[in-house]
Amino acid sequence: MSSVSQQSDVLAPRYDLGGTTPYDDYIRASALAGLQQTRTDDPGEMAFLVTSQVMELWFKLLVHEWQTAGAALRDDDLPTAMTALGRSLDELQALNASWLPLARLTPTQFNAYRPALGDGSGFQSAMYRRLEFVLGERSASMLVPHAGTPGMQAELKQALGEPSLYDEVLRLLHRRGYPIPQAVLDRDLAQRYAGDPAVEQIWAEIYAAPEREPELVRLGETLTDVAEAIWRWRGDHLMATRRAMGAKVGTGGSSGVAWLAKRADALIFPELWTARSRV
Ligand code: HEM
Ligand SMILES: N[C@@H](CC(=O)c1ccccc1NC=O)C(=O)O
Repeated sequence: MSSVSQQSDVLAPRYDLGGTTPYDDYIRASALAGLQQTRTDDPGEMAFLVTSQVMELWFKLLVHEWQTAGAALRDDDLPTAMTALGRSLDELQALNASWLPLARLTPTQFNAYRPALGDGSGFQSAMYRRLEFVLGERSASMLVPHAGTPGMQAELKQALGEPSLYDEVLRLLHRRGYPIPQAVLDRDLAQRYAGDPAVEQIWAEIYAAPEREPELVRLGETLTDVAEAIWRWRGDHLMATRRAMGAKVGTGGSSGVAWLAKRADALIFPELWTARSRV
C-alpha cells in the first residue's frame, strides 16, 4: 500500500518566512479582517455586516467581468467575452447563495441591531449602482445619493457616459450586418434602454435559425442567464426583507417591500425576453 502520507519525500510548507507574509502581501487578509466593526453586542449583527461586505466584493468582481466582456465584444473577440460572461454566471450563483445567512431573519432578530444601521441602506451602495450601470440599468438621478463620496460619484458619472455591456452587444450585431436602428445606436447612454421592436425582431430571427449564427444564440442565452440571476438576487432580497421587517419603511426612506417589489419585477436585457414571443 502506498499513500501520499507514507512517502518520505513529502515536504512540509515553509514555516519561517523571514519576517514577511507573502500571502498577506497579495490577499491583504489582515486589512480585510480589520473591516468588520459591529455596532452592537448582538451576536447576529456580524452575519449582516459580513454578508453585506461579501456581496460588495461579488458586485465588484461582476463589474470587472462585465467590463472585460464589454471590451472584448468591442474588439470582436467573442471567445474572451464568453469566457468572462461564463465566469460571471458562476459568480452570480455564489452571490445569490450568500443570501442564505440572512434569508430567515425574524423581525426580532433583525430589530436587535437594525437601529444601529441609522440612515444607512443598501440603496446607497455605489458598487451595486455601478453593477446596474454596466448592465444598462441607469439614470442620472442615481448619482445623487453619492454626493457625500465625491470619488465614487465621479466614477459612477463616468460609467453613465460609457456604453453598457448590452450596448456593446448591439454594436456587435450592427457590425455583423443586423439592422440595429440608428436611433438605438446613437441613443443617450445615460438613460435606461427600454428596448426597441426592431432589435426584438433581430433577436427573434437569430433564435429562429440557431444553425446560422450559433455563437450569437449562445451569447443571447448567456445574457439571459445573467438577467435571470439578477432577477433571482432581487427576488431573494425582497423575500429576506419581507421576512425581516414586513412592510415597515426602509432605513433609506422608501416604503420598503413595496418599493423593492416594483424594482424586482423588471427584467434586464428586455428584448431577450420579449423576442421569445416572436420565435
Ligand atoms: C435583512 C437584510 C436586508 C433588509 C431587511 C434590506 C432591506 C432593504 C430595503 C427596505 C431597501 C429599500 C431602500 C430603503 O428604503 O432602505 C433595500 C435596498 C437595497 N438593499 Fe437591502 N436589505 C437587506 C440586505 C441587503 C444586503 C445584504 C445587501 C447587499 C449589499 C443589500 C443591498 C441593497 C441594495 C443594493 C438596495 C437598493 C436596491 C435598488 O436600488 O433597487 N441589502 N434593502
Ligand atoms: N434598508 C434596510 C437596512 C439595510 O439593508 C442596510 C443598512 C445599512 C447598511 C447596509 C444595509 N443593507 C445592506 O447592505 C432596512 O430598512 O432595515
